[in-house]
Amino acid sequence: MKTVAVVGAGVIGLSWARLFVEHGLTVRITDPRADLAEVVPDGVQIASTVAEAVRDADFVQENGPENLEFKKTLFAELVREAPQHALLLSSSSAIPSTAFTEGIDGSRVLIGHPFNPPHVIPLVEVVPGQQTSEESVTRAVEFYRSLGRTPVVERKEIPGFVGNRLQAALSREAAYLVEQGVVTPADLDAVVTNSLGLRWATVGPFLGAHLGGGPGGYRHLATHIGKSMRGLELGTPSQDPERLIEAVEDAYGSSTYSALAETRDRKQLAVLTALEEN
Ligand SMILES: NC(=O)c1ccc[n+]([C@@H]2O[C@H](COP(=O)([O-])OP(=O)(O)OC[C@H]3O[C@@H](n4cnc5c(N)ncnc54)[C@H](O)[C@@H]3O)[C@@H](O)[C@H]2O)c1
Ligand SMILES: O=C(O)[C@@H](O)[C@@H](O)[C@H](O)[C@@H](O)CO
Repeated sequence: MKTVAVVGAGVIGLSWARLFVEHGLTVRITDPRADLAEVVPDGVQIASTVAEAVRDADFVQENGPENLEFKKTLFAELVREAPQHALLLSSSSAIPSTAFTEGIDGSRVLIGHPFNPPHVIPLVEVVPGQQTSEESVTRAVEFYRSLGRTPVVERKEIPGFVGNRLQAALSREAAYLVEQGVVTPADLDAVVTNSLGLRWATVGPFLGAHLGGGPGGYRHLATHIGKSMRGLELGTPSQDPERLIEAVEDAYGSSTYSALAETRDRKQLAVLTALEEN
């Protein structure tokens, strides 16, 4: 039975731990949070230190703060303390692993970036750093596939990788539209879930555009509609997000995190089931 260490038991680490234990792995988790014992999923073993968590790990999934200095310090410790064969994977949302492996052996270090929650959302962006060995990339893909995930290997490092750069582009405009009073957060979400979200769960942006061009395909769309789309001047949200935060809290603050998360998981699992059956 393979052993995986989960370093960081926040939003993402706890979701990874749930997925790992559901797939029969031995899971050790470590985090300085005082309530760790109350939040870990059943079957997960608590380790009091990083060294204890990784001591006999085959895989380490790091989910600490999104902070370069933190990840530099932690990955130096992981390279020292984890077994020489252990794969050292970071959930980082935007920091390529080359940035936090300078001066250490980064051959076993790479990004395994999930989308929240990884126990439901299948994508894992596998992004090797400049030192990452091809064997490590292969092992990472096999590891995530063994968990029923969909790893996509991205061969060029860029901050934010692919998914978050796309999400950032849409989120910027979403914030701008709410700040300008065009829509409320709930109505913006309704626009997305009743159109783009549904479309992109079945056909991605390029196939969707290709189909939007009708028999003429993407070429027709690009020439027929593309000019007006390319002419759109997208907005820039304000640097102070306070009003937006308050608007989102007004929209969703009356429901508990667990209730919202349970509804999200139920609906997303139903979509995944429907996609698998069609
Ligand atoms: N939240 C998301 O939607 C999401 C999605 C994908 C990836 N990520 C990435 O995953 C990582 C974690 O994000 P999160 O949202 O779970 O953050 P979080 O703030 O919920 O959790 C971070 C955890 O790290 C713990 N921590 C701090 N110092 C530590 C240490 N020395 N050792 C062990 N644990 C320590 C904190 O106590 C906290 O519980 C980040 O790199 C983030 O970019 C987040
Ligand atoms: O949406 C996600 O789960 C991921 O893209 C995260 O990495 C990211 O941090 C988001 O939560 C926020 O952009």
